[in-house]
Amino acid sequence: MTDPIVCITNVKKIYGKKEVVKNISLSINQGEIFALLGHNGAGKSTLIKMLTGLIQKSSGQISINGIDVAPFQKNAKQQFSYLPEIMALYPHLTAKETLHFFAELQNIPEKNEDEVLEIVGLSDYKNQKVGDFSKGMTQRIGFAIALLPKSPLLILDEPTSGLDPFWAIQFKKVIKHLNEEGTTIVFASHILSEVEDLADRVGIMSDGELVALGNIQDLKRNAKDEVKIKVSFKGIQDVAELTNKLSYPIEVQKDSYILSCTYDEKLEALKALQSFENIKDIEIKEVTLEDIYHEILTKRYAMNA
Ligand SMILES: Nc1ncnc2c1ncn2[C@@H]1O[C@H](COP(=O)(O)OP(=O)(O)OP(=O)(O)O)[C@@H](O)[C@H]1O
Repeated sequence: MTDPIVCITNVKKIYGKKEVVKNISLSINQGEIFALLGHNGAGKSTLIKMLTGLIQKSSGQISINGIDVAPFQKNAKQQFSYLPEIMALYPHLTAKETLHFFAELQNIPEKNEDEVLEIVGLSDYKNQKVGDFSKGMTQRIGFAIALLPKSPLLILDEPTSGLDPFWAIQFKKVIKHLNEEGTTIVFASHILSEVEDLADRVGIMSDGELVALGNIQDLKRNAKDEVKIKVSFKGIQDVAELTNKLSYPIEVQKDSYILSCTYDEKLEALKALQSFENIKDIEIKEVTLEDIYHEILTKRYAMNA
């Protein structure tokens, strides 16, 4: 078991009379990729802004590497690098000047500037003013700024928003690569396939609360009907024979049957199917993060209705 790099304990944020983050506690381990999911206004960015010390929490504790995080705490700021949801840049500076500005602020060697420009594919645009950049290019320069210090903890708020598919894939590759080299990643996202691809663990927020937390595989194991096996047969298959030999719920479709089982029953179900010599095709669909997200939030809305 690795030590947590981030500890969030009973954290709240209240704006006026509205509690937008409600008593959240969670730890993020060294070396993991942790994703925060949730609908618009769920409180993800607010939690991330408190984690980065950009805004003051109303109560609770946050520490990174054992150092308390709060606005204007230089020690805490040195522990991580942050890509905000919206980048505020000086529009009259070029890409190279922008990076140099941020590098100088943090005493970062100049060689890192060219390296990160290369990573985000902006080397050919280094002399262009960032004010003239497209949305995606602005996001890429923001990512380059976050990569400059080579921090052991990267906090990214919707890192691929505004990117075209090519650059979204490139960003994911960079994130995976950095993680393989030991960087801990915390990111918020709306893109469930991206989260499923990248994250070891997810936290799902709804109306300021953390309504689910866990390893994606465990969340899948807890979901109902984790695995659906679609089977089609050559010729006509007797339904009674099928239900006799298979002890799983079976749904009859036009030219196929859908078996529902748990993740742990999958192999057993496939073995049982082997006894049918007239199988034409088998398709397996495992529950996705999207299914889990939908199930959790639907249950929650039904509870609050
Ligand atoms: N400065 C502020 N003053 C008042 N309310 C705020 C402020 N910042 C955020 N909120 C409110 O807090 C709630 C959570 O907002 P937040 O931006 O954290 O959500 P989010 O999950 O990041 O949403 P999105 O996915 O749309 O970015 C929203 O109801 C928002 O209106």
